[in-house]
Amino acid sequence: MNPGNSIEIMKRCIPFAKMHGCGNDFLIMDNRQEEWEGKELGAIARRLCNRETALGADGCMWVEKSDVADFSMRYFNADGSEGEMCGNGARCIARYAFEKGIAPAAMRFAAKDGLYHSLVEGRWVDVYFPAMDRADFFLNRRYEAMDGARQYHFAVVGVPHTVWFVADTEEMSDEQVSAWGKAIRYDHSIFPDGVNVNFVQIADENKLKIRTYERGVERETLACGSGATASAITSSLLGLVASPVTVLTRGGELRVSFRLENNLVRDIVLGGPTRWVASGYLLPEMWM
Ligand SMILES: N[C@H](CCC[C@H](N)C(=O)O)C(=O)O
Repeated sequence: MNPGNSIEIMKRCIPFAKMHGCGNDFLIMDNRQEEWEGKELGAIARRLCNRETALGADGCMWVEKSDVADFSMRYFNADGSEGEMCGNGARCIARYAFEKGIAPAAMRFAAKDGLYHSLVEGRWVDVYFPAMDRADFFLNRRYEAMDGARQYHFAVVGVPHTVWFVADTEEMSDEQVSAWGKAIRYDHSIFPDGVNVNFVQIADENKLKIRTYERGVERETLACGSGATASAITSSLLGLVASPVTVLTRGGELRVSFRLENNLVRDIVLGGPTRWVASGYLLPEMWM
């Protein structure tokens, strides 16, 4: 291909959108026509997410056809690993699907781990998680660290999460979040699949402050939606907060609501703002 021939190049370009939810940012591509069929999506995500040599993002998502929902969402972390679900990613892809005419404002989409609902109201997007059992939350676990024992809580809310209460999230240095996050995330004796690490401060009875080290991005991100959800429900099961819970992330405010009913955690909703940053075209050399 002659690089000077822009028409030839344009024919082979693929559109993308860049969006973020509270600073957790994503590249979104449409694969309903299967243009991406046969391509190594993990390797492509890894390349595109590089903030120095490509567009940069915490993850990449592809909208795919679904027989059971308005569309299906495939999510890949910045390191190329495929995640079952991503809360902020889901909020962004729902708005993308609505604005592109792929789904109505009240929609249903399939993630790797099951069906989700979403409601788009302008920039604000809610994602409805499937009900969970109280027993899905493993509370008050003991972790033997080199400098003594610590308590943590574990739950799979879309993806695996641990919750660690701290007195003040702002007092933690970036190095601490990263070093503790990494040590826990890679402790395969306890978390064979790896885990996301949420450091959580109870701000008041309806408010948490949170910092998250994300598996697959392998650093602290500005916000993690499923982490905020896991942390809010965990805090409520421990009697520390009540729904609705405002979760202050480094990149903005998320809202988590749910209902505790007998053994169930129902009507789990993660809401927050989204931003459409850019739309454009990927050049073929980004995936060839
Ligand atoms: N940022 C995401 C979580 C991505 C999942 C990923 N870190 C994994 O564990 O595979 C969220 O808003 O829920």
